[in-house]
Amino acid sequence: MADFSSLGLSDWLVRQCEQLGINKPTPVQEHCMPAILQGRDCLGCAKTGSGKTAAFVLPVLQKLSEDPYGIFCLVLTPTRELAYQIAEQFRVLGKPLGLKDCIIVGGMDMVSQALELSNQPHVVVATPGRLADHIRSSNTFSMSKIQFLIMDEADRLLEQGCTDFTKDLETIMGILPAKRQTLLFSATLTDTLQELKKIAMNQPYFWESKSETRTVEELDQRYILTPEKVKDAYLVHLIQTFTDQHDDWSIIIFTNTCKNCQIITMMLREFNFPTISLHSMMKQKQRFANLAKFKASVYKILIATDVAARGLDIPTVQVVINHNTPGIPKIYIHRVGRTARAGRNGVSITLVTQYDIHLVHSIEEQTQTKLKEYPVEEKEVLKILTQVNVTRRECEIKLESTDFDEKKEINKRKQLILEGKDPDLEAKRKAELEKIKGQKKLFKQKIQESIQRQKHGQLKKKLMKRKQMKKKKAAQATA
Ligand SMILES: Nc1ncnc2c1ncn2[C@@H]1O[C@H](COP(=O)(O)OP(=O)(O)OP(=O)(O)O)[C@@H](O)[C@H]1O
Repeated sequence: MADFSSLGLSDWLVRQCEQLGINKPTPVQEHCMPAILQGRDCLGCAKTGSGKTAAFVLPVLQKLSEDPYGIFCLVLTPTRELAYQIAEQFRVLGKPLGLKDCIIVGGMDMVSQALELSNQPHVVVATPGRLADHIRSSNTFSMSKIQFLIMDEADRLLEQGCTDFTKDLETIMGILPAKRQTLLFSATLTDTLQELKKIAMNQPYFWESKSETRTVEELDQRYILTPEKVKDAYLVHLIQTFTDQHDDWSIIIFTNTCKNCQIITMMLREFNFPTISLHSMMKQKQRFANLAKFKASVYKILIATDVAARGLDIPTVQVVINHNTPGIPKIYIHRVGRTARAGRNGVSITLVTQYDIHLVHSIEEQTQTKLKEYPVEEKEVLKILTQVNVTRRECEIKLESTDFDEKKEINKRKQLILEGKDPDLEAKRKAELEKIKGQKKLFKQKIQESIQRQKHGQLKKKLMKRKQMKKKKAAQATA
């Protein structure tokens, strides 16, 4: 296996790596770093926790040390927490350079960010929305000479999911030079490959880790089949068991909505578990503070929405629990990838209701891994069922008495106004769309029913015919 020096990395960077316990390159680093150092664009696809961040940070630092100027490199990433994590890697590895970095994310003070941008930092790490806002509102900085554009979690940046970055990316691309190196990384690049190649146009070097599975071998992937009403009792039972047995383990629990995240946090606190939450309805400062406390193991249990599904690197996380089964296999891959990182072991447990079984099948198909059942003492779960459900109901009532739902509505309206839309008009449009969707669904249902009836009729006819034939044959035989 190659070492960092033989890949072309300078001695000072090799020393920096050694100080952080990074002694041997991982495969994604071994393959992508030489291509990046040669000046090529790069698309790197490797499993979660395989060291993709250092695969782009190290060559950028090397090139920066040869010809230092600001703004040299722009890194785009989908979440604010991830932006801070990437900037931290640049800062730690680039310490001997006196690296100046700048983090541009939403929810933080825009004026101080503008000031930092105008101070020509070497590296800017940003979420697309806030950086695009700065580009639209100020002319105190220029990115026309950047050498590197990096898109981490590149497939997410190009997806048109609940947060659509398209417009912001167009704004950003508009101010970047055509002559640059573009590096795109993710654990799940392949389905957006064609679009990505339009961004990394300079005959990109493409590397994908060859493996039969899309999740890491060190991850023990489990499921528990449960009725919806017993889910929380299973959750409490699991956490009780894990915390009783391993006092150094941290656990992440993924939920589908901010409200559910809040309720589960409140509920687990009622059971005295050291729980903290992370979701997009929290103030940004609170989000950072909670994540810092979880990272420092002040709180051992983090309840999060998919805002924490990608990229976060927290070595103490031994268990990931999916309180809901993710509808998209890719989200499953990123969620469970928060454990079993960098060669460590980990376990993921997905709570599955009878309505989610088809989702598990598509997860298994995509990951090429069979999920195994997690053994649980059901008697123990049933013992706490009533207490858990009563506690949840109490927490729901408590939350309803706060302005949580109202805040959600205000946040939505604010977002629409920021996007230049009229919230009332949008609400009307949404209602109309829902109506049309409902009608379409009804229409589809009717067609399905009539097809079923037709099929049933045809089958009946066939059976009748067969019966008659049989009778005829029998009659002929006796004659
Ligand atoms: N060569 C190496 N040897 C040992 N550890 C490494 C090496 N390179 C990186 N690491 C460590 O591995 C961990 C995971 O790395 P990183 O966060 O870059 O993973 P990733 O591939 O970006 O994962 P994800 O897809 O989840 O974002 C980090 O703690 C990092 O410091």
